[in-house]
Amino acid sequence: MYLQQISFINFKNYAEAEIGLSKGVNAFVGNNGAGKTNLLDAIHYLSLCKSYFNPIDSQQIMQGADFFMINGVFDKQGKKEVIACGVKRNQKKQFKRNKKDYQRLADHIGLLPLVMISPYDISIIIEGSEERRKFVDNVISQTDGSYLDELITYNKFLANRNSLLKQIADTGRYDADLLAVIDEQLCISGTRIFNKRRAFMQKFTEIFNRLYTFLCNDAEQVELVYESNLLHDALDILLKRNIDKDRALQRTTAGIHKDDLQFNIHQMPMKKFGSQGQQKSFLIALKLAQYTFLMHTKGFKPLLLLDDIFDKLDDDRVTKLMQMVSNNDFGQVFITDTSISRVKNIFDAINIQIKLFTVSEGNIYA
Ligand SMILES: Nc1ncnc2c1ncn2[C@@H]1O[C@H](COP(=O)(O)OP(=O)(O)OP(=O)(O)O)[C@@H](O)[C@H]1O
Repeated sequence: MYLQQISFINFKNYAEAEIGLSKGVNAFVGNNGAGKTNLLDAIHYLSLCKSYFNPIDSQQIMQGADFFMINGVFDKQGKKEVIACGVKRNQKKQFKRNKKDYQRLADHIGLLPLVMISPYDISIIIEGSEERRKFVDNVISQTDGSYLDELITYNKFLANRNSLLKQIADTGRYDADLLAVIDEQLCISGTRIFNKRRAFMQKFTEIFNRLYTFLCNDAEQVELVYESNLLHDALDILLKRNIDKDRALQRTTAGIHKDDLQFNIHQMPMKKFGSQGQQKSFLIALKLAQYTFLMHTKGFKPLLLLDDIFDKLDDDRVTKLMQMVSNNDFGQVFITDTSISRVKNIFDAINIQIKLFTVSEGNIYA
């Protein structure tokens, strides 16, 4: 799958732009603040109905304008897909596929899969467990239509259970029957999610290990470990065992909402002991594993968006990474950087032809 052409009006710092793209590597070069990331974000918006960076739609509209529009023409295994989206201030966003409105935006998600790697993703490594759960949930939900609904159900029962625990503490009345009903529902959806996450992590870890070993030339030993209370005990047992603690704290202390991923380098936490370059390499391997997992499950190649990827990586890793993403395992790639000579040197050295664009103050030049 690839994006042939994209145009937008009033999107962030672009009043109007239209470009034709290469099936292979497309590089966007320009100074800080020129609009390179915004351009990648427009592609992300077309694919996933939202900005990668900012959930507030009205803030994507160019300052002083009342709407933005993005249009994209994709080639999906030989079939043309024309996607148009428009956002007006204070109105619901509109998405059309081949001129037909979507009933539900959720129906569009997964049609044109995409993986973005941006400097902001370092939060997956350095922030709390919620960021890592979000990463896992995001990958699974792009390939499993019922996963997100299951998560919503679990979170609803979890909220019910927590408010019942609070009510018990406030009133002193212990409604064991109601708690048992909620626990049963929580166990059903929690166990389903756990099984999906565990199956996913088994496949994902294998892909990740292979990619990291390649990227770092087998010089570093890293580990990606799925942590869940449910790996040791079934959820119903955990809920029963923890009930006194849960009543005292007025919240549910075990369950899939506590899952995490452990990232280690040489058996120490990556967050504390990894250098910035090692953390970045780890992150890139995670995202490329996401790409590979999506490709295997979908049966075609997603788009790969690499924002400001070269910073903090040594020359060897940059070369390996660019060699990897421009070979046949990857499809269309978008790269941004501030230095035209760096981009030219990297791709000349590995003998890969790219389509180069310069970006300046909201204008794109081929
Ligand atoms: N809604 C908006 N209206 C107008 N301009 C906007 C809007 N949102 C963001 N911008 C502008 O877009 C510019 C940032 O663009 P972008 O992040 O794409 O830059 P970049 O080329 O990726 O820069 P860097 O190399 O620093 O990452 C900023 O100047 C910002 O003020």
